Amino acid sequence: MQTRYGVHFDHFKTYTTDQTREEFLVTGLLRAGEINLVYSHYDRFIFGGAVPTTQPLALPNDEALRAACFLERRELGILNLGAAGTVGVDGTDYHLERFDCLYVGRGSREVTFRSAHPGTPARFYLNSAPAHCPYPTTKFTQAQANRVELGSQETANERVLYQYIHENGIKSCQLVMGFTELLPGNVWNTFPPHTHERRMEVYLYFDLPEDQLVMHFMGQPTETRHLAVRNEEAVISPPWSIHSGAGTSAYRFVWGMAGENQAFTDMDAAPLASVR
Ligand SMILES: O=C[C@H](O)[C@@H](O)CC(=O)C(=O)O
Ligand SMILES: [Zn+2]
Repeated sequence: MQTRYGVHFDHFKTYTTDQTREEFLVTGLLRAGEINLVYSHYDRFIFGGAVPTTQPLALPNDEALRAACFLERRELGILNLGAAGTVGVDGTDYHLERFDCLYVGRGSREVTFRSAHPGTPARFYLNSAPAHCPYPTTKFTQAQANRVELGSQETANERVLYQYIHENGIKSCQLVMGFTELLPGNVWNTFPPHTHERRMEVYLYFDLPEDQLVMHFMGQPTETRHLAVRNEEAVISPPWSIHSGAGTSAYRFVWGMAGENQAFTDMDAAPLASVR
């Protein structure tokens, strides 16, 4: 498990492209036959990928957690971005098709990942946050997710959000999780941009053609920087940062948050007149 520490916005102003990528960009999470995890010190959020092929993969109890098991003090959200697969939780199997989501509550001891067909594996994307109590392990299909339509074709930001783990969906302690899909011909996500001082957020861009990229914008609204992001790469957003991108094609991205509250609408829109 990699570790990423926090950065102050005054220090961030001095960052080069390489420093910005080293601290905030995460690559190689979804590799065939591997589980890869990153521990961010923003809200102690762990995110990663599990792509089982011929062998099942088990959620490791990383030494850095000093825990009896990974979920001793944590909760976990899993979104399947690939073909069908199964997540086993303490002996119970949950079958996850593409875009099914499983929430696993605190205290679950064994979590395993399997693909239905090793040649076309499941691609499980994982988000985890510290949890103060157990909520029931729960699966939602895409049809059960809350659908939110935002933006318009005229401003190239027409998109649909699917909210799975949130205040009015799957119950959790901290975790808020779902994904956003741009309609064909639209390229801008999360525009106009916002910050949420009470929560950090991680984006994982996916379904972006391999030869295309997303220019992801971060930083305080008056001091923006950008990252060139490829398919299945993630960006960590500190609570002081906007997190918005424009792609060279349409794409999807998973968003996951944790922090002081779970109120999706507790965000401060960056007034466009002030963005620099
Ligand atoms: O705090 C909320 C997150 O940034 C995303 O859900 C926003 C998003 O998917 C979008 O506007 O496209
Ligand atoms: Zn946000």
